[in-house]
Amino acid sequence: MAPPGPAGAHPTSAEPLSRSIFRKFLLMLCSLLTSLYVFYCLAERCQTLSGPVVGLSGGGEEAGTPSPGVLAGGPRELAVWPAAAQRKRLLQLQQWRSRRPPAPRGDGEEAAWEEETPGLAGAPGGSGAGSSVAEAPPGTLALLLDEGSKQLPQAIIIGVKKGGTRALLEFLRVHPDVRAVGAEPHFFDRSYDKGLAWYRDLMPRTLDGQITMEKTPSYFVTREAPARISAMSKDTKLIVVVRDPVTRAISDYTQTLSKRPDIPTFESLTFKNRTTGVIDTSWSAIQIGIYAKHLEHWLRHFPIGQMLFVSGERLISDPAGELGRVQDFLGLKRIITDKHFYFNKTKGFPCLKKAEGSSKPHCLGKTKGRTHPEIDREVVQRLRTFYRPFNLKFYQMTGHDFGWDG
Ligand SMILES: Nc1ncnc2c1ncn2[C@@H]1O[C@H](COP(=O)(O)OS(=O)(=O)O)[C@@H](OP(=O)(O)O)[C@H]1O
Repeated sequence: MAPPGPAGAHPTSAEPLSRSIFRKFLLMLCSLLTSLYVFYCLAERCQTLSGPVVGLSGGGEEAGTPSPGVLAGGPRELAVWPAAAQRKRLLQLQQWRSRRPPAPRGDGEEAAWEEETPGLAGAPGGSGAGSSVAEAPPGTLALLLDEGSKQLPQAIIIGVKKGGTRALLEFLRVHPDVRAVGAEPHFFDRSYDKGLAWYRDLMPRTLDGQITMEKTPSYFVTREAPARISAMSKDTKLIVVVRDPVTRAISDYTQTLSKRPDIPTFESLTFKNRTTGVIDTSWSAIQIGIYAKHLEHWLRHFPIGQMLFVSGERLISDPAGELGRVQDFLGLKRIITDKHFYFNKTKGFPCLKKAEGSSKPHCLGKTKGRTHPEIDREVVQRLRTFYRPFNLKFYQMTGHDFGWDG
């Protein structure tokens, strides 16, 4: 029963009824909102509502270039989610995901790409590993998992081992229209039987206009790789980073030596018989550097115009110049310029002022740019003589003198 009204008032029977309806309505609204919130949380989305999400810096963004590392508020952005914001968030999510180091490998080849070397002298804007993007809340990940789609790569860095392939890929990843898988997939040499669906699944998600890339330097010397890549798509663009084959062989040896310090000397491995001076071309460190021979196999499946040869030496002396050529070849806007690099004196190599997905300087890790052992000058000379005809042939085939022969 409704309580009596205050003295002097004229209570109507409609008043308590409307209050009860109002209460019921309020109750229903509350439970509706609660269920909506629970549902939202079950879909892993509530974290992005309360916590910060990886956002964009206030200014300085050009042509969709993300400036990660700055945190921005969430709810308003979630409510109004235009395509451009969606695209940028996806980019950042991908950066966060692709910067995670891949699973370690046990075969002595590039184990994993490394994080920036902390504490390097001359690094502008401080140093140190890690990235604020890596702190993106897991809810963001879930929110964006269904954005974009995984594509087979349109461009592949196929070689050469120790040519500077990691440097090229890391530099290219700065470009907002390049998405690349961090680890080497080794699909066309080791995992071909797993099928293209497996391969595609390794790729990062991309949006329209973005290029999917990967790098596996052993493809260049894998007999089956040209036919297999052509079968995937004969339009695949191929990039080869080449380096003086003598230095490359020493670099290759240095890597093996770092894993197995008990191997014979470079000098003894170079020759079948040191007295006769016959070079052991079956030693992979030597064999990989016969670029002209390997290239012949590729030219049976791809026109030379579909291949770009990047100078490993120039990638060090003029990274922006080489990156300009690569961007042109890939049909990308020239966004990566000399403004993106600085020379790190301690490392002795060019480094990125800002790595992809980070606002911090980024040098390649300690397995890139190792000190090589001193090799007998006579042996080096002998190798130079050995490689010269192959190099000249290679210059002829590519129409580019790489300057390894004086
Ligand atoms: N910017 C920058 N920083 C560090 N290192 C650089 C850079 N640019 C090119 N290089 C050279 O890259 C060489 C390693 O080549 P790869 O990345 O192709 O090696 S691998 O095949 O993936 O193992 C590596 O060889 P080593 O000097 O023998 O270690 C470097 O000389």
